[in-house]
Amino acid sequence: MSPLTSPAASSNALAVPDPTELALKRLQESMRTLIVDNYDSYTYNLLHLWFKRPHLPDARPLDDRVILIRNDQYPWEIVRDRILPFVDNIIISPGPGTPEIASDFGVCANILREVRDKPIFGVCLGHQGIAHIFGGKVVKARAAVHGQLSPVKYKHGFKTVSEANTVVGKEGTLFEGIPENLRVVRYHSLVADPESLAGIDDLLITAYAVGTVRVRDPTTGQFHNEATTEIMALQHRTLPIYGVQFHPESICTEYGRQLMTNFHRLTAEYLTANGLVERRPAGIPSDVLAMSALASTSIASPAASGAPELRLVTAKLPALECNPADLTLFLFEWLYGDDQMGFMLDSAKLGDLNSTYSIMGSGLSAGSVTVRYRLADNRAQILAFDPSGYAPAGVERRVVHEEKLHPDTLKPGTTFWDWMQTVVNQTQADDQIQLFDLGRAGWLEDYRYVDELPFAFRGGWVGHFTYEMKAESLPMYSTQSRPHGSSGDGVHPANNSGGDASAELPDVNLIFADRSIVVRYLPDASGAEVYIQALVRSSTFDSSEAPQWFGHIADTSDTTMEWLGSTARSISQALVEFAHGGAKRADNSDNGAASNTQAVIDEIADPVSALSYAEYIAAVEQSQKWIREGESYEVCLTTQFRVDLTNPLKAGSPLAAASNGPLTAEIRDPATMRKLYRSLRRFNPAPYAAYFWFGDIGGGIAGSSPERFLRVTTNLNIKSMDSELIDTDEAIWNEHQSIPTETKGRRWVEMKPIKGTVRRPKIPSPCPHGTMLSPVCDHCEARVKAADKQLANELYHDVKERAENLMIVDLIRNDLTTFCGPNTVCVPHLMAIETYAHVHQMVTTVCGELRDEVGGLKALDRCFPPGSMTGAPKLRTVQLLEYLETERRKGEEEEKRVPYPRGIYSGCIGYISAHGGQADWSVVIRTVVVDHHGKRLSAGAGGALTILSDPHKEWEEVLVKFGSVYPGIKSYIAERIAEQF
Ligand SMILES: C=C(O[C@@H]1C=C(C(=O)O)C=C[C@H]1O)C(=O)O
Ligand SMILES: NC(=O)CC[C@H](N)C(=O)O
Repeated sequence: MSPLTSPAASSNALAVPDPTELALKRLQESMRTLIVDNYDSYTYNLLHLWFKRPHLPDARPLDDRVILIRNDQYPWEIVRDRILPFVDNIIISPGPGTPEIASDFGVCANILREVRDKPIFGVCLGHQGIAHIFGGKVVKARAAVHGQLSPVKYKHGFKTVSEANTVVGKEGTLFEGIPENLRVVRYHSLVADPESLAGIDDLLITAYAVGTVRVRDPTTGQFHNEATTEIMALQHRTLPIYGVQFHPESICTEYGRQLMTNFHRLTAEYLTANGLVERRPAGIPSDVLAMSALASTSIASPAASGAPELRLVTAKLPALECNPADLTLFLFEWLYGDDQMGFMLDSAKLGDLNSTYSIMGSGLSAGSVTVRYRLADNRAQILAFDPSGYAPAGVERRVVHEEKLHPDTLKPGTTFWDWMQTVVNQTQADDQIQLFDLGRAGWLEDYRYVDELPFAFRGGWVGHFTYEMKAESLPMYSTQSRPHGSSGDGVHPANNSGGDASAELPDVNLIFADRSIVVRYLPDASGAEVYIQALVRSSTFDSSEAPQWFGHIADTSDTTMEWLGSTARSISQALVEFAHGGAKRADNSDNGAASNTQAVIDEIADPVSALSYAEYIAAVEQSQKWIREGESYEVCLTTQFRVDLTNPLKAGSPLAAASNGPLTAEIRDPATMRKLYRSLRRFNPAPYAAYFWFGDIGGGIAGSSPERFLRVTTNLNIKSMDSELIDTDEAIWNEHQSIPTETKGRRWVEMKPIKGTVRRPKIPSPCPHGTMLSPVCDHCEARVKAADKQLANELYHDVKERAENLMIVDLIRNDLTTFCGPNTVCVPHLMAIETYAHVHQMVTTVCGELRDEVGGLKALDRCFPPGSMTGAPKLRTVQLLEYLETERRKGEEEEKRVPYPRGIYSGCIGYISAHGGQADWSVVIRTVVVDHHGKRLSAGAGGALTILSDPHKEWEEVLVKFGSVYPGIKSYIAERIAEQF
């Protein structure tokens, strides 16, 4: 892959400074721009392009020259009178819907109708708006195209050739310096109708798409390549108004920066030619800047008051040669197996780039508190140790602090996310780590001070956020009008928990792990080191300054040293036991159970899907209808599979008749929860496996996610796991050149969206020609390996999968740009194929540098919910999903369907460390959630779909994904049933 050198960088280099050129350059540097956001997920990418212009010196503060507002944020008069006088030009963003519907386009219509003295650049919806406002029609394109690339010709397609020659490809046009056939990314269903433009003299068509796009015929399901000749750009004959149908801000569009540069150059020339330069105000006043969405979304939560109160003490045992994933599970069971609030973030998949260490602990250590939050009543609670012990056995926790929040996503400081960020800020450790190097026997002897560990977790907050927390992270989620009438009789999914809210797990559960164990895997996974970690309160801790609940946090050093010592000795003993085959014994007991459970497997009732097969197909078709109408570009549709653990067998199963009492697989205690977890882990080891048991609620999580959501790190290492199976072709993307080389000491966010999954073929063992000694013959092995390679390659080159991946990558770049430093968001690995035990997946890495004032939790908030679980544009698509993911309301007739919560599925699980805001969160997929007091188990599954999707294949994809967790569930149930005979 060779870096693409942008022509923009050189074409503006001036050999001899000419005074007019200098003046223009200066104007371009100081350009002030209004960007109007039509609720698109790519708007901030336009901002990114704005920042990336070669005319902008990096070092200058930039936010003072862009105002970004949503299309309905202010009445038109306010925009006209208070904002417009201070800007030089206007950019109108893409967006869902059509400019012909007033609520989809908001003040953009007024701008196009009334503004005559400022250059305007309309992108996609903005471009269609230009056609609409000047009298043309916006109609369905011949083919809806989302995430595909088309070459563009801009010297063709004029109303007349002579007209074309006078305007295009010459200096002073939008396309100046851009060669023909540039490849551009398209996300649109609608277009400006060429026929309707024929009679409109004011509008010139300046570019067409050529080549072919991939199209699916919905009636036959057949794919073909269709020639595309849609309008790709428009320009007003006399006014400085320009539109492009494609997305210059997409990572895969060529010359996006040049287009933006050209627009600003055109603006500068326009201002100069019309004598407007002298009349420019000196700058944008701060009260006007404060009206910008950039001002509110970038607001950081207040920093911690005073110095950090906590210090990490850690004891490290000597490295042990072993299978580190086995050791992790063994240690967890040894230390926390029966714990009523045990947790583990478990790197269960060896050989995965992201499986480098595991964390375990309990919410019941004396100095640990738990934060809980439920959207149903907006109460944020802090639970701590309660010596009176009224809670269920072994879970002596009580609420020591409670706050009722009044969340408003537009008011900084009011949502749970903001509240929690302040809590996180108050529970920070200092830079020094007191490290004990232990001998094999685990005696605490000498210590030294260090400032780094080979992993990011230094104690801190561990837990989950449900998907429904989107209500407090998506700006305007609750107030933005729903596109198609009201959703499910106004029932919010989070409030539809079937009546018994306590049966569901809370929307947020975060355990402050003052004590934890980290199993660090040696680089080649040949062994592990165990660290025992504890956060202690500093001796100078002044309780009068801290919130009252802080008094429950962490222990004093005396009790901590005692714990460290006893845990070190216990672990040393565990390691001896482990080395002598303890892990094997535990495993064998599992397998023993598995052998007599085989007979039970066939008797297990099928899980019930919230959306039946027919409903899922209908929902895919409805999504595609909306996509065709321009409402969405990509929809991540999901369903939820549920298993009734009180009655897990098929109706009339002979097993039930043969047993003395009712057969159940209920999960009432950590011991059964562990059985489920072990079983899941055996069938589907994953880099982001997770275990939680909530003893007081009677619920838990057994996760095996392969997908990282977001990591905040001061130690970014841009390595990829590019599969050897792939014959990569030369990939070109426009941010290629800005990949950071020096990242040390800076805080980076890294996201790794997965889109595109195929199941790998299995090598049959034994194969038909196998012998006792070699059950698989060379021929069969080679054949399956070749098929495997071919599948990976097909995935890599698949137009549909690439389009889906691209859409999410652009969406994530947008999310990161809302809180990362200008010019820092980049894509080091675009569409790499990663190979797992059962599947190949297409994974992209997107990074950005956190702005100084942004907290680690704020980053999560701004990106939530994960774009790979929503589709794009995020807000509109999330709203549409609430019409699709519905179920019949209990006891009511069929038509009354209401949205059900996705719950923890589609949310995130992970940690935020007590130091530096470092964090690692996974996307919750391939995860089993136990709730309803241990009586029910559920697992969501779904996939992103576009206009190219085959509804039946989408359902098959759901089954493939559910299929990665279902064998584990089944085996668990069978084992439990077998125990009861
Ligand atoms: C929706 C799921 O997965 C998401 C969708 C994927 C896809 O569309 O290919 C892949 C991984 C996840 O981002 C799921 O596993 O249930
Ligand atoms: N990306 C966009 O702005 C899309 C515009 C419009 N909703 C369409 O689908 O054509």
